Amino acid sequence: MHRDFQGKGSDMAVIEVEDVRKRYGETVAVDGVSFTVEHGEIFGVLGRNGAGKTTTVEIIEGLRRPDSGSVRVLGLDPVRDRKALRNVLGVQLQEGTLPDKATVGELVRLYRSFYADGHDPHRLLADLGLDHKRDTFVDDLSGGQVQRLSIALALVGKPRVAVLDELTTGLDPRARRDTWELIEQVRSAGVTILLVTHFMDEAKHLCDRIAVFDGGRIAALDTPAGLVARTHGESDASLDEAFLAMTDDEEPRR
Ligand SMILES: Nc1ncnc2c1ncn2[C@@H]1O[C@H](COP(=O)(O)OP(=O)(O)OP(=O)(O)O)[C@@H](O)[C@H]1O
Repeated sequence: MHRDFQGKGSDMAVIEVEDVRKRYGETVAVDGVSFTVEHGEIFGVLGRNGAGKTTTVEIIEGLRRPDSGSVRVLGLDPVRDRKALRNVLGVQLQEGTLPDKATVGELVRLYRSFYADGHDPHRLLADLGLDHKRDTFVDDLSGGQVQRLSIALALVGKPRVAVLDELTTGLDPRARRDTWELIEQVRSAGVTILLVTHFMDEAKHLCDRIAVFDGGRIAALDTPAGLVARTHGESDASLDEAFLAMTDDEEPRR
C-alpha cells in the first residue's frame, strides 16, 4: 500500500464540506452541513435513519449535486472532476448492487483493471478471508461474504480516500474484528476514511472524530470521548448514551 500522500501537502484537508444543502421536494435532507476530514483520519458519520448521512456522502462521492454549498475531495470537485476523483476515491457499494452472475475473483480483477495501480486481487481476498470463494458466484455468497467483497472492491484500486457505508453490517463478531483490523491497517498506510455507521462500538473503536447528524444538520462533532464528555461530563457513560442524548427530540439539544 502507498505510504506517501501524493497530494498538495499533507496538512491540506482531504475532504472539505462547506454549508451543503439539499432538498428533495419539500423534504430538507441536508440543511447547512460543514466539516473537514484531515489526512489519515478515520472520520465517523453517525445519525438516526433519515438524518441526512447518505445524501451528504453521495454528494461527496459526486453521485448527487448539492443545491448549494461546496465540496472538495483532495481539492477536486466531485461532479466536475469526477473522472480524476474515481482514481483516488474508493466507495463501498451498497448491498444488491453487485451482479449475481459474476464470481468473486472476476469482480475483483475487473475493479482492479479500472486503476493504474492497485492491490494484488489474491492477496486482498486472502486478507478479507475470501480467497476460498474466488470462483463462487456473488449469488451464492452469504450476506457477510458479500459485505467483505464490497470492502475488497472499495480498496482494490489503492484509493487515497475510502468511503465505507455500513462497513460491518451483517458480519459475525469475528469477521467484524478482522474487518476493523484491516481498516486500521488501511489507515496506517495513509488512506483517509469516511465511515458511515450505526454501530457505536465500531465508531468508538475506529473513529478519530465523529459527526453526529440529526435532522439534516451536524448536532455535534468531536472525538468519541469528547462526545461523551459533552453530554455526561466526566462520568463513564457510553457513546450510545451520548448519541441518544444528542439526537433525542425529547431532550434539550446541546
Ligand atoms: N431520492 C430521494 N427522494 C426523496 N427523498 C429522499 C431521497 N433520498 C433521501 N430522501 C429523504 O431525505 C432525508 C435524508 O435521507 P438520507 O438517506 O440522507 O438519510 P440517512 O441518514 O442516510 O438515513 P439512513 O440511516 O436511514 O440510511 C430523509 O427524510 C429521506 O426520506
